[in-house]
Amino acid sequence: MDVASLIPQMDIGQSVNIQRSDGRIHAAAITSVDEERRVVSVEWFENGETKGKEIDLEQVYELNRRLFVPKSTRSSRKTLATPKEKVPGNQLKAVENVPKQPSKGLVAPSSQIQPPNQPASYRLRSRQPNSSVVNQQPPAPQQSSQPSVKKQLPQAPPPSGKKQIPPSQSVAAPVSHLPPPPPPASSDRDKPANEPPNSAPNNKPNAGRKSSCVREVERLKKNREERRARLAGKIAQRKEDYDTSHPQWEFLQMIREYCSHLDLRPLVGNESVTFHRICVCVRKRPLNKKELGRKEVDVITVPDMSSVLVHEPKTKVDLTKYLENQNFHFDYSFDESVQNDTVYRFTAQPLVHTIFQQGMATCFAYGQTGSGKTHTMGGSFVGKEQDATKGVYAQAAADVFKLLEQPEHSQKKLEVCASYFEIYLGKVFDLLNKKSRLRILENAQHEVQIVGLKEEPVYDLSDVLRLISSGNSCRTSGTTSANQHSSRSHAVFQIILRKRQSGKLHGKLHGKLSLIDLAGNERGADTANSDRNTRMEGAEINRSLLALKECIRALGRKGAHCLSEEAN
Ligand SMILES: Nc1ncnc2c1ncn2[C@@H]1O[C@H](COP(=O)(O)OP(=O)(O)OP(=O)(O)O)[C@@H](O)[C@H]1O
Repeated sequence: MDVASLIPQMDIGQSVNIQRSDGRIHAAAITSVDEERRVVSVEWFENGETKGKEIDLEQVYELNRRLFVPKSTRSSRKTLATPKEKVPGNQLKAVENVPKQPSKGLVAPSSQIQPPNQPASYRLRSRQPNSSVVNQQPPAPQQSSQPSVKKQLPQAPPPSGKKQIPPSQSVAAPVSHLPPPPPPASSDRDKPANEPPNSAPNNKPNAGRKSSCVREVERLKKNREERRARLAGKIAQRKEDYDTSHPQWEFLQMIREYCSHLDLRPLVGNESVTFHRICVCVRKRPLNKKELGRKEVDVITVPDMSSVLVHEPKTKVDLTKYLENQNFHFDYSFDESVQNDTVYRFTAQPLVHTIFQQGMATCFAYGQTGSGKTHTMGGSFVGKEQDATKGVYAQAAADVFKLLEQPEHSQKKLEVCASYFEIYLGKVFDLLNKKSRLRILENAQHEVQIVGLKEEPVYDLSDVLRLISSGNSCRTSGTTSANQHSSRSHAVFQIILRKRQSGKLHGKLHGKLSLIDLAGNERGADTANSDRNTRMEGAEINRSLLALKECIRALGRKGAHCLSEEAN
């Protein structure tokens, strides 16, 4: 249907369906109607802000056909109201001439032109000449309650020189053909009854309708300003929450906001341990004093017991800051609050059972220099002193002695030995024998042997702690930019179970647990300011760690257990 042949019936504030440029269709409120340009302005609220646009009447018609009536309706009304159209001022004049007519009486006839209790709205048709407005307007409900006025109209003396309108030709007749009147707007409802309506002839109605339009726009503007003020308040509050002098406070805020939407359920320690043939875990350490002093940002979140989130701060070319969040999965993930004993329970403890079943098990601590491998394997540091009882070595040894006493193992006549050696710059040194150099050879069965490695028999935990302490004291250490006391060698602590054989120093091998604290892999930056020797160590460490990949593959075939540590 041609829209030109239709009359739109629209109010300011009325909801209409609109279609967005991306195809979405949703409701919006009419804020103005430009009859000449045949466009309608609409506003809607989206993502915390008010948006708006202008739409052609044709487009409005496509989605809101119910708001358009055919012109034929209009013309029929027009026809019926023609007499009034011819003499727009007559009725008022007639009313004015009614003697003792209360002011309320003025409302009745004028309401036939524009009901005073019309919504605070602009009607497209309202820009028609006053005469046609009369014809198109539905009567206000109170019109029917004003019969006396209507009856009096013909009795009023006709104005001189002008034809009197017969009562039968008043607006009453076409009313039944018009659409029902819109609900009255509260602003007009609240008006006192004797207030002159916005229906005075000539420019008064336009001024009244225009002001309602302006009122609506002002209301929207006020809402918008309030919203902006609230938003500004929130930003100010955020700036208070975060130390804005912090160079990275925006990233800190982004990370905190991102995490506030996560359902954080990190491992607490009472979860059950499941068996993995190869188990890869990650442990996050807290920021150290140096990092806190440099105001570094903690970019790692451990959301649950098997994954780690890395928040990578990024900056676009237009200097907008944003976060790239990446999720990594592991068999177990430990956050900075988790202690060594929990890490041990989920990683190395299951391996202790393996060696009693004649297995060979290995547990590696792998990670960047300063990430906490020695802290985990050897024990936590109190100042410069290491508490070996809290490390994986000692906890595994303690469990071995416990299991030895259990009936199913006590019958096996097993003895426990320990060895401790380091691999430094490709050479092997015995940490339990004054750091003597050892050779690695292959025997006739193609088994790699460390020739001359000292195996000390141990009978309780204190024996083991003594060995660990003496071995640590001669392990090669140095300094990197990331760790003041950096281990520069791979340390291997072995707990060996052998069958006791009379007359032999070492009985037949039953099982072996190798606990390895690898040297930390290093970036060039970690050793850039170091001497030549430290840089050579770094290169060798990295080279050997690459070779480790092959070892892990080989061990994977036998059943290895790998503990991975991730740098913060
Ligand atoms: N989970 C943790 N909780 C508290 N402090 C930790 C933790 N992990 C590591 N640290 C501290 O971080 C520092 C470096 O740890 P550690 O020496 O174990 O690192 P590393 O990985 O062995 O480094 P490198 O490869 O250079 O030897 C130590 O002071 C240690 O106490």
